[in-house]
Amino acid sequence: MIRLTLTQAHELAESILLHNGFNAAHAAAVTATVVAGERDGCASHGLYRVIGCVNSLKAGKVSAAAEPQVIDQAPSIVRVDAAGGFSQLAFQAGLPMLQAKARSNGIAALAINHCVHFSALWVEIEQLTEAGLVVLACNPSHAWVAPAGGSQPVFGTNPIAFGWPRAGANPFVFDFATSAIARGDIELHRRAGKAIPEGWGVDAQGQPSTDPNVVLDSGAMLTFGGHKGSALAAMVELIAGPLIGDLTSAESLAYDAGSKSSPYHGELILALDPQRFLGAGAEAHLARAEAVFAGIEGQGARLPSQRRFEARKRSLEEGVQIPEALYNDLKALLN
Ligand SMILES: NC(=O)C1=CN([C@@H]2O[C@H](COP(=O)(O)OP(=O)(O)OC[C@H]3O[C@@H](n4cnc5c(N)ncnc54)[C@H](OP(=O)(O)O)[C@@H]3O)[C@@H](O)[C@H]2O)C=CC1
Ligand SMILES: O=C([O-])C1=[NH+]CCC1
Repeated sequence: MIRLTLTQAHELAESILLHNGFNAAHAAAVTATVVAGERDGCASHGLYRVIGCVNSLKAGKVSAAAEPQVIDQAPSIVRVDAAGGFSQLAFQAGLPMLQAKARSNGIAALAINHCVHFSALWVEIEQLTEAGLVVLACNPSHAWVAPAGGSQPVFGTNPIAFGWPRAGANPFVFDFATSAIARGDIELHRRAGKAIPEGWGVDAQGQPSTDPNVVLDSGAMLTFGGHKGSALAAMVELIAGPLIGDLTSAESLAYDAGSKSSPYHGELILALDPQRFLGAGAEAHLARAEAVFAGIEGQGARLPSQRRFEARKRSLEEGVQIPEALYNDLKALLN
């Protein structure tokens, strides 16, 4: 393993992105999310993703200098046209108007369109919980996941993330793929030459497989929780696809045309302002919500994101460790 300080991790990612042609704004926005992923112990959306960024650029599937256009679509809807660039910069561009609309209306939506998307959603969720807002976000990806009861890919790995601000504590945040596991995790198993657990995927005949090559290249991933994950994955296809005028996971994969680039589609982010919902009662009701968290932690169960926040604390002190093979692959992108 190679140990890097967070500053070194940042410099490594940003220099690769700049060297390969991304403009300064995209390089900075993408670097912030992949370094945050590595810092928080989310390797599937950490530094390893820089390789995919460069591959997507070489394949002509992402714009290196796209300028996101912010559109005031309706009193409660802000739309950002990412113009074929990565989603990170588009999110940053739309964030101020989303917050302003959520504060004045109580609820607001940000629809990001035409973005190339590969990041973990909690990075965005936390920026809204920090502003005191409740938030829900989701997006499709590429059609890699079979519906419950079937064996042919229809859905993307379609993450759903939720955040709830808490006074004096880390926010309550969960963020998961509606597949049994993120595809990035299966790709990391492949890189490490390891089998995957049963239940993550099937082969082309729909039979269970623990071979990451089979699941990634010819089979299908599975949803989490059977028919329940399957229904949630379908919901994400609909509300972060056609509802916002953007591609489904099947359409994104067709657009990819075998280049194996990051997915190209939209993202939907809903922000709710407790102050606007509750007025003078906000503080008392938010205090009541704390009983839910106490009920979970009080019996020894953990809150989602707890592991991540602990990893963050550790990484801020000790830096991060990445496999030597990944480090070498990243350095090779500077040649
Ligand atoms: N951009 C895209 O299109 C996609 C992005 N992704 C990203 O991939 C990432 C990983 O997704 P996935 O593989 O499903 O994640 P995991 O299954 O690893 O974890 C998902 C969530 O569950 C929490 N959790 C895990 N174990 C427990 C536990 N025992 N008790 C309580 N909470 C727990 C995690 O918290 P903790 O982190 O603290 O462990 C996290 O919030 C996400 O950040 C997601 O946004 C996934 C698919 C597509
Ligand atoms: O890990 C995953 O499933 C994905 N991350 C970005 C696109 C899909």
